Amino acid sequence: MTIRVGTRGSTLATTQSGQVAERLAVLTGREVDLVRIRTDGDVLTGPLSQMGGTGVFVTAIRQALLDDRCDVAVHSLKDLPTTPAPGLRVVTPARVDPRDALCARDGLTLATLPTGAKVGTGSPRRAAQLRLARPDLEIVDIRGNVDTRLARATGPDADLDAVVLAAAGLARIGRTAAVTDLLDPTLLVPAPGQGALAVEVRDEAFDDPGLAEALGALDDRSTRLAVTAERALLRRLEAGCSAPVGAHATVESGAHGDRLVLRSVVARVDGGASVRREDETDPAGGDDAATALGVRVADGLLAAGAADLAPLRETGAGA
Ligand SMILES: NCc1[nH]cc(CCC(=O)O)c1CC(=O)O
Repeated sequence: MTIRVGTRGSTLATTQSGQVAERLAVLTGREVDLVRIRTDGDVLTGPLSQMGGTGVFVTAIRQALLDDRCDVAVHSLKDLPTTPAPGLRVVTPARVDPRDALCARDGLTLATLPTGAKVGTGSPRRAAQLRLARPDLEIVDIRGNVDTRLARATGPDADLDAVVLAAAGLARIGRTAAVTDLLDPTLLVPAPGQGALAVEVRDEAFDDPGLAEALGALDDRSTRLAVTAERALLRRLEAGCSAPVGAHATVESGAHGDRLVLRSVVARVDGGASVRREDETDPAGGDDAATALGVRVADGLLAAGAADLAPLRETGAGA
């Protein structure tokens, strides 16, 4: 039976949905179709911070899954609300580069941007951490799709010195050449889930042996543990994806075996203050240990006053 993969219309969405569709076609030997789903997020304009909630890009696609208009949905994991959707399950393919990328004119880097340089981002998390690293920069609120934002710094009508975008999004649409500095993830801590995809299906997908096997092959254990910890942290903070919260987990191997390490930051958007916490667990503990790690690190942030630094619950689509 044909597998229908639902996707938004943007270049980024169709590219990443197409990649998952191709893998599912190979893994199942079945025909796979892309189905275009329209969402509010593509239609709205205005500052990102005024857009309606974390799930603005996701709700319409989830509804299409539940209505049986598609069988598989592909999201950027960082855009997926941390509240589980009843009746749906998420599979996490191997994450690509989770870092934020500076795309500047003339090959400039975060260290070499001139004093007072204008840097565009629509993300409170990036704005706060850029100001922490470089208080002299002028941070400009921008939005639009990846190409529109890149043009602000690199196009013929550029009005900014640089923009910051997710390396993963640039790679997926073939624009890696625009990157002039991949930002150290301990300096600019990525958004929870950044660089990872969420492949979402109805629970019943696992009753179909061929599809269940393919979904199992698509799922990457280290990615799942990492994003589980990052998202548990976000959920514990009751923070939306537009909150100035960075969380990045990695599975690191050492002489004493593997460690799941979670690093996090909550920063005041003006860059005037921040709190950082990090902790680790044994990845052999699986999803439950990863969740407990996220909760523990979030509690450490809250104990250090994170909720006083930033409006964690603020709604809006962010990065
Ligand atoms: N904020 C929007 C968004 N959601 C997912 C990505 C692509 C990167 C990813 O999948 O993590 C982007 C673009 C960006 O943040 O630059």
